[in-house]
Amino acid sequence: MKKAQSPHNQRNQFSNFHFEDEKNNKTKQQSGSRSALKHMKAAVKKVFTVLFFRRKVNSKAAASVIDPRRNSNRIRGVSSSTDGWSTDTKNSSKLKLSGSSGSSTTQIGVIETTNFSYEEISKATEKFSQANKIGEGAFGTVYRGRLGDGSLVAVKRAKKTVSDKLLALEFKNEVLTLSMIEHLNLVRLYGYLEHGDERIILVEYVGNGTLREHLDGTRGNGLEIAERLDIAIDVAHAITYLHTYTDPPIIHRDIKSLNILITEKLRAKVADFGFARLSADPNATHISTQVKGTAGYLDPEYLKTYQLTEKSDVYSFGVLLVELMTGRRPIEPTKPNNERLTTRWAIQTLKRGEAILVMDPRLRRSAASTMAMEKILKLAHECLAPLRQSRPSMKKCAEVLWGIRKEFREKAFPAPPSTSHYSDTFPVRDAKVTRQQTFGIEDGDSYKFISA
Ligand SMILES: Nc1ncnc2c1ncn2[C@@H]1O[C@H](COP(=O)(O)OP(=O)(O)OP(=O)(O)O)[C@@H](O)[C@H]1O
Repeated sequence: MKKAQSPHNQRNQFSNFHFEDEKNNKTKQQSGSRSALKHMKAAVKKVFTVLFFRRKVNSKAAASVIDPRRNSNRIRGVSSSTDGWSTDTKNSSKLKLSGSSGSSTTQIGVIETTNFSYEEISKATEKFSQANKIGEGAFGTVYRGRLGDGSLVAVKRAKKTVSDKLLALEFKNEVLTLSMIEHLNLVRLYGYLEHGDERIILVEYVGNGTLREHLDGTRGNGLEIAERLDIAIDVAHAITYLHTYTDPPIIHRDIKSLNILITEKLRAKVADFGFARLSADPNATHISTQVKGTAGYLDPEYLKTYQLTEKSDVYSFGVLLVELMTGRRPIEPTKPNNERLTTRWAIQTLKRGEAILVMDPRLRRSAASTMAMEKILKLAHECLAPLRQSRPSMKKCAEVLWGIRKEFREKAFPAPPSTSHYSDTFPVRDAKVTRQQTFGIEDGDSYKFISA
């Protein structure tokens, strides 16, 4: 953890960072990078093999990669070339997905498609204008784009200076990973373009900012406990899907509040798959000399052993739960010493039986919200266990959170008298939270999915 907090090892306090082994020696760095590159290349090849195979046998999986425009699935496919990747922007012999809008079947294999052209993307973003810029990360700049048919997309454009092979692989990794997944709580891939020095990914536009912005109060009206609980459940569903229901399982590796996008209805979608690792290996453990993730969210056991498993995402999810309950960032350099590491401060306070002291001051206090907050912190404590074997699976986390939500609702909304409208015991903000939102009816799909 020490290294994770060192300014030398970080681009900025909360940015993604890469660092090498203990001695940080240059030769080792180079061989480490080469080895990491080899690992990633191997992973990309494996993914391609799996992807190609899956698409052949499972037309439903292939159909998950779609164009937002209804009448055509205009997406660039993954080439069957030797490196498993296409750099051709023309409509040539690539593995392409063909949507069949009027039919339930999807043709798989080398089939016709029309790709997003650079001109099309440039037009959608008004030549990548500042006015359309919605975010910036280590990978590049994100723009809002409006396609010819009026649909909105988020356009992730890699930095031009990204000549680094590892970052180029990050791009490919994100596209390949996204092309394998379809879940209500994960941003959806619409297309990509790689041409010359341009690398662009088009994904589903999620228009209500990041979870971090909501917790900071720079977006929205502040999140109530019921909304935070729904968001935690959405994220748990998304990661459970990645760990349990994709083949091979996917480890996100960068779960953090900045990568949780919020919808207009205050539900969550997990984004940013640049670091995701596909665990094609059935043992699901990987040793790499290069640790990836974000300071404050990184699994200490992964930092120590370089062994990556799904439980590293569980650890980061634990940090996220603490963030949701306290409103604080994982590292708070301006706070007194004992409060700088938010998870340590929150868990120690919880153990003293004073969890209420770490509750986000923006949250309204009630018996129901205090109970929910304490139980969520207890779950966070389990997720943050130093040994990964002691951490629950993401599926278990989702189940625990459902239980907490059920109990919370029962406490906040005791059986209503026959004539009553709302219970007065729960401080619902009348204008903002409708009964439907509070009860999280929207997550019906993912609930069914998990419980199926
Ligand atoms: N699908 C989207 N819809 C709306 N806004 C988005 C979307 N994707 C990203 N953004 C905005 O752009 C910002 C940066 O995006 P993202 O984290 O994907 O980029 P990155 O370069 O991969 O970042 P990182 O430094 O975390 O690797 C997000 O924090 C968010 O504000």
